[in-house]
Amino acid sequence: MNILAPVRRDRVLAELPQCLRKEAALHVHKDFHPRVTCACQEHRTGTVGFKISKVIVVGDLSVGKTCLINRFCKDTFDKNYKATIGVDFEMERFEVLGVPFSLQLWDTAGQERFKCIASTYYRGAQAIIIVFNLNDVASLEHTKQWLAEALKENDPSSVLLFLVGSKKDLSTPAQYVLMEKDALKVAQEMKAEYWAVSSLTGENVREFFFRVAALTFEANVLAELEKSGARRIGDVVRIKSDDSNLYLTASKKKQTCCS
Ligand SMILES: Nc1nc2c(ncn2[C@@H]2O[C@H](COP(=O)(O)OP(=O)(O)OP(=O)(O)O)[C@@H](O)[C@H]2O)c(=O)[nH]1
Repeated sequence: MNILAPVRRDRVLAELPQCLRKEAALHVHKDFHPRVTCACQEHRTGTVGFKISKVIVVGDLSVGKTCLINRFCKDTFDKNYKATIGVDFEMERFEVLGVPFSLQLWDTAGQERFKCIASTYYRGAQAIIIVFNLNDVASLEHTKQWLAEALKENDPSSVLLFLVGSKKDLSTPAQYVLMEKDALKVAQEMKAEYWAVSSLTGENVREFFFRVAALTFEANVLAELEKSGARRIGDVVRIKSDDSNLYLTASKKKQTCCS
Protein backbone atom coordinates (compact mmCIF):
# COMPACT_ATOMS: atom_id res chain seq x y z
CA MET A 1 0.00 0.00 0.00
CA ASN A 2 1.38 3.41 -0.95
CA ILE A 3 0.67 5.82 1.90
CA LEU A 4 2.75 8.63 0.42
CA ALA A 5 1.18 11.51 -1.49
CA PRO A 6 1.59 11.39 -5.28
CA VAL A 7 4.45 13.35 -6.79
CA ARG A 8 3.47 16.84 -7.97
CA ARG A 9 4.16 17.60 -11.61
CA ASP A 10 6.52 20.41 -10.63
CA ARG A 11 8.67 18.02 -8.59
CA VAL A 12 9.74 15.93 -11.57
CA LEU A 13 13.47 15.98 -12.35
CA ALA A 14 14.51 14.61 -15.72
CA GLU A 15 17.93 16.25 -15.70
CA LEU A 16 20.62 17.05 -13.16
CA PRO A 17 20.12 20.60 -11.81
CA GLN A 18 23.38 22.52 -12.00
CA CYS A 19 25.40 23.96 -9.14
CA LEU A 20 25.40 27.70 -8.39
CA ARG A 21 29.18 28.20 -8.25
CA LYS A 22 31.73 25.83 -9.70
CA GLU A 23 34.29 26.87 -7.05
CA ALA A 24 32.23 25.29 -4.29
CA ALA A 25 30.19 22.42 -5.69
CA LEU A 26 29.80 18.81 -4.70
CA HIS A 27 30.47 18.04 -8.34
CA VAL A 28 30.23 19.88 -11.63
CA HIS A 29 29.20 17.09 -13.98
CA LYS A 30 26.49 18.14 -16.40
CA ASP A 31 24.51 14.93 -16.09
CA PHE A 32 23.76 12.32 -13.49
CA HIS A 33 26.44 9.66 -13.16
CA PRO A 34 26.05 7.25 -16.12
CA ARG A 35 25.58 4.32 -13.78
CA VAL A 36 22.72 6.13 -12.07
CA THR A 37 21.01 6.99 -15.37
CA CYS A 38 21.44 3.43 -16.53
CA ALA A 39 20.17 1.89 -13.30
CA CYS A 40 17.06 4.11 -13.49
CA GLN A 41 16.40 3.16 -17.12
CA GLU A 42 16.73 -0.52 -16.23
CA HIS A 43 14.60 -0.20 -13.05
CA ARG A 44 17.52 -1.37 -10.94
CA THR A 45 17.36 1.22 -8.17
CA GLY A 46 16.45 -1.28 -5.47
CA THR A 47 14.81 0.28 -2.43
CA VAL A 48 15.65 3.91 -3.32
CA GLY A 49 12.08 4.57 -4.53
CA PHE A 50 10.64 3.52 -1.18
CA LYS A 51 13.11 5.27 1.09
CA ILE A 52 12.75 8.63 2.80
CA SER A 53 16.00 10.57 3.01
CA LYS A 54 16.49 12.83 5.97
CA VAL A 55 17.81 16.34 5.43
CA ILE A 56 18.52 18.60 8.39
CA VAL A 57 18.61 22.39 8.24
CA VAL A 58 20.76 24.09 10.89
CA GLY A 59 22.14 27.57 11.55
CA ASP A 60 21.90 30.60 13.85
CA LEU A 61 18.58 31.89 15.10
CA SER A 62 16.61 34.01 12.68
CA VAL A 63 18.84 33.32 9.65
CA GLY A 64 15.73 32.16 7.78
CA LYS A 65 15.66 28.34 7.99
CA THR A 66 11.89 28.11 8.46
CA CYS A 67 11.22 30.64 5.71
CA LEU A 68 13.46 28.74 3.31
CA ILE A 69 11.59 25.48 3.86
CA ASN A 70 8.21 27.20 3.73
CA ARG A 71 9.04 28.99 0.49
CA PHE A 72 9.88 25.71 -1.17
CA CYS A 73 7.26 23.43 0.37
CA LYS A 74 4.30 25.82 0.68
CA ASP A 75 5.32 28.77 -1.49
CA THR A 76 4.65 31.13 1.40
CA PHE A 77 6.69 33.78 3.19
CA ASP A 78 6.05 35.17 6.69
CA LYS A 79 7.77 38.44 7.51
CA ASN A 80 7.15 37.97 11.24
CA TYR A 81 9.73 36.01 13.18
CA LYS A 82 8.43 33.04 15.16
CA ALA A 83 11.19 30.98 16.75
CA THR A 84 11.21 27.28 15.99
CA ILE A 85 10.86 25.40 19.26
CA GLY A 86 12.85 22.20 18.94
CA VAL A 87 12.14 20.85 15.47
CA ASP A 88 9.56 20.63 12.74
CA PHE A 89 9.59 18.76 9.45
CA GLU A 90 8.10 18.76 5.98
CA MET A 91 7.93 15.88 3.52
CA GLU A 92 8.65 16.52 -0.14
CA ARG A 93 8.09 13.94 -2.85
CA PHE A 94 10.07 14.04 -6.09
CA GLU A 95 10.39 11.93 -9.15
CA VAL A 96 13.99 11.71 -10.32
CA LEU A 97 14.73 10.00 -13.65
CA GLY A 98 11.38 8.27 -13.35
CA VAL A 99 12.00 6.98 -9.80
CA PRO A 100 9.97 8.28 -6.84
CA PHE A 101 12.16 9.85 -4.19
CA SER A 102 11.24 11.45 -0.86
CA LEU A 103 13.00 14.00 1.27
CA GLN A 104 12.13 14.75 4.86
CA LEU A 105 13.25 18.31 5.53
CA TRP A 106 13.95 18.90 9.23
CA ASP A 107 13.75 22.51 10.37
CA THR A 108 15.70 22.90 13.62
CA ALA A 109 15.83 25.62 16.25
CA GLY A 110 18.66 28.14 16.13
CA GLN A 111 17.94 29.60 19.55
CA GLU A 112 20.36 28.40 22.21
CA ARG A 113 17.63 27.38 24.67
CA PHE A 114 15.96 25.05 22.12
CA LYS A 115 19.18 23.72 20.60
CA CYS A 116 19.54 20.69 22.85
CA ILE A 117 16.08 19.44 21.87
CA ALA A 118 16.87 20.03 18.18
CA SER A 119 20.24 18.26 18.27
CA THR A 120 18.60 14.99 19.29
CA TYR A 121 17.06 14.94 15.80
CA TYR A 122 20.34 15.38 13.89
CA ARG A 123 21.08 11.66 13.62
CA GLY A 124 20.67 9.76 10.36
CA ALA A 125 20.86 12.74 8.01
CA GLN A 126 21.89 12.14 4.42
CA ALA A 127 22.31 15.84 3.78
CA ILE A 128 23.03 18.78 6.07
CA ILE A 129 22.02 22.29 5.06
CA ILE A 130 23.85 24.96 7.05
CA VAL A 131 22.18 28.35 6.68
CA PHE A 132 23.72 31.75 7.37
CA ASN A 133 22.48 35.29 6.76
CA LEU A 134 24.31 36.96 3.87
CA ASN A 135 24.04 40.24 5.77
CA ASP A 136 25.51 39.00 9.03
CA VAL A 137 29.12 37.87 8.95
CA ALA A 138 28.89 36.38 12.46
CA SER A 139 26.28 33.92 11.25
CA LEU A 140 28.76 32.77 8.58
CA GLU A 141 31.48 32.36 11.20
CA HIS A 142 29.14 30.23 13.31
CA THR A 143 28.48 27.77 10.48
CA LYS A 144 31.61 25.76 11.33
CA GLN A 145 30.29 25.17 14.83
CA TRP A 146 26.87 24.14 13.48
CA LEU A 147 28.55 21.73 11.12
CA ALA A 148 30.70 20.23 13.88
CA GLU A 149 27.63 19.62 16.02
CA ALA A 150 25.64 18.09 13.19
CA LEU A 151 28.54 15.83 12.25
CA LYS A 152 28.81 14.44 15.78
CA GLU A 153 25.60 12.57 15.00
CA ASN A 154 26.36 11.64 11.39
CA ASP A 155 28.93 9.94 9.20
CA PRO A 156 31.12 12.72 7.75
CA SER A 157 32.27 10.49 4.89
CA SER A 158 28.83 9.96 3.43
CA VAL A 159 26.73 12.99 4.31
CA LEU A 160 26.26 15.73 1.68
CA LEU A 161 26.86 19.29 2.85
CA PHE A 162 25.29 22.52 1.62
CA LEU A 163 26.18 26.01 2.80
CA VAL A 164 23.33 28.41 2.09
CA GLY A 165 23.45 32.20 2.34
CA SER A 166 19.95 33.57 3.01
CA LYS A 167 18.18 36.94 2.64
CA LYS A 168 19.95 37.80 -0.60
CA ASP A 169 17.28 40.44 -1.27
CA LEU A 170 18.69 42.53 1.59
CA SER A 171 22.23 42.76 0.16
CA THR A 172 23.39 45.36 -2.32
CA PRO A 173 25.34 43.82 -5.22
CA ALA A 174 28.61 45.17 -3.75
CA GLN A 175 27.89 43.76 -0.29
CA TYR A 176 26.92 40.45 -1.83
CA VAL A 177 30.16 40.14 -3.78
CA LEU A 178 32.20 40.66 -0.61
CA MET A 179 30.18 38.18 1.43
CA GLU A 180 30.22 35.59 -1.32
CA LYS A 181 34.02 35.65 -1.38
CA ASP A 182 34.17 34.70 2.31
CA ALA A 183 31.33 32.21 1.99
CA LEU A 184 33.01 30.38 -0.89
CA LYS A 185 36.14 29.98 1.24
CA VAL A 186 34.11 28.55 4.11
CA ALA A 187 32.23 26.22 1.75
CA GLN A 188 35.52 24.96 0.27
CA GLU A 189 36.95 24.30 3.74
CA MET A 190 33.83 22.38 4.75
CA LYS A 191 33.57 20.61 1.38
CA ALA A 192 30.07 21.95 1.10
CA GLU A 193 28.20 23.17 -1.96
CA TYR A 194 27.47 26.90 -1.82
CA TRP A 195 24.11 28.53 -2.57
CA ALA A 196 22.67 32.02 -2.08
CA VAL A 197 18.91 32.40 -1.83
CA SER A 198 16.07 34.73 -0.95
CA SER A 199 12.95 33.27 0.58
CA LEU A 200 11.23 36.63 0.20
CA THR A 201 11.61 36.78 -3.59
CA GLY A 202 12.07 33.02 -4.08
CA GLU A 203 15.41 33.53 -5.87
CA ASN A 204 17.26 30.21 -6.20
CA VAL A 205 15.06 28.42 -3.66
CA ARG A 206 13.57 25.88 -6.05
CA GLU A 207 16.90 25.40 -7.87
CA PHE A 208 18.62 24.76 -4.56
CA PHE A 209 16.19 22.13 -3.27
CA PHE A 210 16.14 20.41 -6.65
CA ARG A 211 19.91 20.18 -6.47
CA VAL A 212 19.68 18.74 -2.93
CA ALA A 213 17.12 16.18 -4.10
CA ALA A 214 19.14 15.23 -7.18
CA LEU A 215 22.47 14.81 -5.41
CA THR A 216 20.91 12.90 -2.50
CA PHE A 217 19.13 10.67 -5.00
CA GLU A 218 22.36 10.10 -6.95
CA ALA A 219 24.23 9.16 -3.76
CA ASN A 220 21.44 6.77 -2.76
CA VAL A 221 21.42 4.97 -6.11
CA LEU A 222 25.21 4.66 -6.15
CA ALA A 223 25.12 3.25 -2.61
CA GLU A 224 22.40 0.83 -3.66
CA LEU A 225 24.43 -0.35 -6.67
CA GLU A 226 27.46 -0.77 -4.46
CA LYS A 227 25.45 -2.75 -1.96
CA SER A 228 24.07 -5.01 -4.64
CA GLY A 229 27.58 -5.83 -5.78
CA ALA A 230 27.43 -3.86 -8.99
CA ARG A 231 30.39 -1.74 -8.03
CA ARG A 232 33.41 -1.93 -10.32
CA ILE A 233 36.99 -1.03 -9.60
CA GLY A 234 37.75 2.53 -10.63
CA ASP A 235 34.18 3.69 -10.42
CA VAL A 236 32.80 6.45 -8.22
CA VAL A 237 34.87 7.26 -5.18
CA ARG A 238 34.64 10.04 -2.69
CA ILE A 239 37.94 11.88 -2.83
CA LYS A 240 39.46 15.15 -1.94
CA SER A 241 40.61 16.86 -5.08
CA ASP A 242 43.08 19.54 -4.07
CA ASP A 243 43.30 21.30 -7.44
CA SER A 244 39.65 21.54 -8.29
CA ASN A 245 37.81 21.60 -4.98
CA LEU A 246 35.46 18.96 -6.28
CA TYR A 247 34.35 16.56 -3.70
CA LEU A 248 32.86 13.76 -5.72
CA THR A 249 34.47 12.51 -8.87
CA ALA A 250 34.08 9.71 -11.33
CA SER A 251 36.55 7.44 -13.11
CA LYS A 252 38.45 8.77 -16.10
CA LYS A 253 36.98 6.04 -18.27
CA LYS A 254 33.46 7.00 -19.14
CA GLN A 255 31.08 4.09 -18.86
CA THR A 256 28.24 3.78 -21.29
CA CYS A 257 26.38 1.07 -19.48
CA CYS A 258 26.25 -0.19 -15.96
CA SER A 259 25.16 -3.75 -16.46
N1 LIG B 1 14.11 40.03 3.74
C1 LIG B 1 14.14 38.73 4.05
N2 LIG B 1 13.78 38.32 5.28
C2 LIG B 1 13.80 37.00 5.56
C3 LIG B 1 14.21 36.04 4.58
N3 LIG B 1 14.14 34.83 5.15
C4 LIG B 1 13.71 35.02 6.41
N4 LIG B 1 13.49 36.32 6.67
C5 LIG B 1 13.01 36.90 7.92
O1 LIG B 1 13.91 36.57 8.96
C6 LIG B 1 13.21 36.28 10.18
C7 LIG B 1 13.59 34.91 10.70
O2 LIG B 1 13.19 33.92 9.77
P1 LIG B 1 12.98 32.39 10.22
O3 LIG B 1 12.81 31.61 8.99
O4 LIG B 1 11.92 32.28 11.23
O5 LIG B 1 14.39 32.09 10.92
P2 LIG B 1 14.91 30.72 11.55
O6 LIG B 1 16.31 30.54 11.10
O7 LIG B 1 13.97 29.61 11.24
O8 LIG B 1 14.89 31.05 13.12
P3 LIG B 1 14.87 30.02 14.38
O9 LIG B 1 13.62 29.22 14.28
O10 LIG B 1 14.89 30.87 15.60
O11 LIG B 1 16.09 29.19 14.30
C8 LIG B 1 11.73 36.42 9.86
O12 LIG B 1 11.29 37.70 10.27
C9 LIG B 1 11.66 36.33 8.34
O13 LIG B 1 10.59 37.01 7.76
C10 LIG B 1 14.58 36.51 3.28
O14 LIG B 1 14.94 35.77 2.36
N5 LIG B 1 14.53 37.86 3.08
